[in-house]
Amino acid sequence: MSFSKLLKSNLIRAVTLIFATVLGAVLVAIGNSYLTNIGNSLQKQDINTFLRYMLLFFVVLVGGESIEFIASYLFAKQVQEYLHEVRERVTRKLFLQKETTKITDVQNDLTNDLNMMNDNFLTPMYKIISSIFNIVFSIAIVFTYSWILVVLILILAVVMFVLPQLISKPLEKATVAVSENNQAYLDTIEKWFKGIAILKRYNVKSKLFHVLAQSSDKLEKANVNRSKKVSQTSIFNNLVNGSAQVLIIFTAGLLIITKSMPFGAFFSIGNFSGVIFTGLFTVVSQITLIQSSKQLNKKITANMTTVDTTVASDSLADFATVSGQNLTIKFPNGEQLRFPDFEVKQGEKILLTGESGAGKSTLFKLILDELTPSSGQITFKDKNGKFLKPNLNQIGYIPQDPVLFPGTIQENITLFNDSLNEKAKYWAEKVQLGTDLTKFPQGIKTKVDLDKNNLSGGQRQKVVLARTQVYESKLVLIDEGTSAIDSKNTQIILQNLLQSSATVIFIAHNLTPEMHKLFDRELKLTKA
Ligand SMILES: Nc1ncnc2c1ncn2[C@@H]1O[C@H](COP(=O)(O)OP(=O)(O)OP(=O)(O)O)[C@@H](O)[C@H]1O
Repeated sequence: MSFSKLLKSNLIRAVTLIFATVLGAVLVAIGNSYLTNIGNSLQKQDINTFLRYMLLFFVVLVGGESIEFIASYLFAKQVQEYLHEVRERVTRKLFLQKETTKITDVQNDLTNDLNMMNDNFLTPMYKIISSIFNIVFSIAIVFTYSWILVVLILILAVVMFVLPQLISKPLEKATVAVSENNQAYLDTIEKWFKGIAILKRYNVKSKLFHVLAQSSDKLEKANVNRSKKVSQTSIFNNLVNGSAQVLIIFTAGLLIITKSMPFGAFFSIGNFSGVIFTGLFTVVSQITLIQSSKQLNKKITANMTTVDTTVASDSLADFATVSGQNLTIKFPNGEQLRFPDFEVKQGEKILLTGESGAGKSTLFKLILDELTPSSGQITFKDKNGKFLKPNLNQIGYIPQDPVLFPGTIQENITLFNDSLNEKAKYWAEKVQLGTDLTKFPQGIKTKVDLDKNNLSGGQRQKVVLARTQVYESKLVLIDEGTSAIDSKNTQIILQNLLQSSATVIFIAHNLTPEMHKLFDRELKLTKA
């Protein structure tokens, strides 16, 4: 995320808002300069000049501030459009990247982190720029009064910049802590509220409240700590700012007493020193905020990087064999799985068995390249024995928990590709979903309600089974895809699925001997 990209996202609006910011600053500076004439007319008790400059002062100052307000509105609009663009890029990256991402991480990436970046990076950058314009135009006019004052302002500005740097690190740490604790809180909410119905049934109130309170408490402490650091930084900056203003007004007084400046200049200098030092104070405090968001910005920029999808891949349709050699995987908790060497030929129907925890699902994830083996490899070869690098997205994979989307049953089978609607109807029958559909008034057009779970476990499995068939994948990996379907229907579904020319590897427990016979062979895993 960068400020220049924000501006470039709508160049015309960016130019308009910068122009408005400059014009606003110029008008405010000119308005303040009229205070000198007002002061001088007061000294001379010249009511006409006094009234004339009061009117000018009012019109120019109010005009300048209104234009600044319009500029800040344009800026807010620009930011919201840019954040929308960032959200789109992050979503695209999450879609394309190989690693799967936790839902709560995505929620945090797309909401809280972006809001924090707006508050701690984009808006501060704008405040800095508009303050710099105010400072520059005010200093330019102060210069017409006295160079001594300008030199003093510059010296004080350096002091104001250097001192707060010393206390910016703790604020940076505190900002990162807020993001981390927010993520942890979202994570806790997701993990525990997923099973809220079970917790209610068993009345697990105190544990739920305890874990949520614990996580919320950490988030609260992180936020409070950050506010404390912000306040400490502000108090310190305010102290320096106030002292600098007093020193400038004091010097202006001395210059008037020594007749180096007209009496009325005292009023203008008072306002200019307010604008300049409040501006400098804003610059310094906003720089501190920007520094505090550096790590967060790095994370967001990484989330926006384009994933390289140009890796040359062959079509999965060309594979003749898929095999595993010397495959092992070691998990971070130290658990190690060792797989027997295997070779599956195109078109074969394999029943993958083995006791719970033997590594059946893990083997699928290795074939899908969702997990990387610690040793050995999975290889695909074509009919001439040439190694292939197939597009693994073309594998029809059914995980243990069928994943459905908010759409109709038909859309869940076709995955929103209307040209497959006829095939969806055909395969809905073949996976024995037909009778289930007659119970829904809208049949295959029934909306899947993910909140109310209007489809049974078995019906959900039938939907995803039909999905792999509709896409005619050459390699289908099914992980306990019929575990929630009764034995009679499982027999028919298997017969229909295994008639296709695709290679099928099917993980199942408790199949009847008749069902076993439908497969070409069994590949059995044993625990090491
Ligand atoms: N990400 C992981 N981190 C740590 N251990 C893991 C991870 N994934 C799997 N395992 C471990 O690997 C072993 C094999 O798991 P896997 O899910 O492949 O078994 P399975 O044969 O499919 O079992 P089941 O029949 O019960 O589904 C288990 O002991 C599991 O705890």
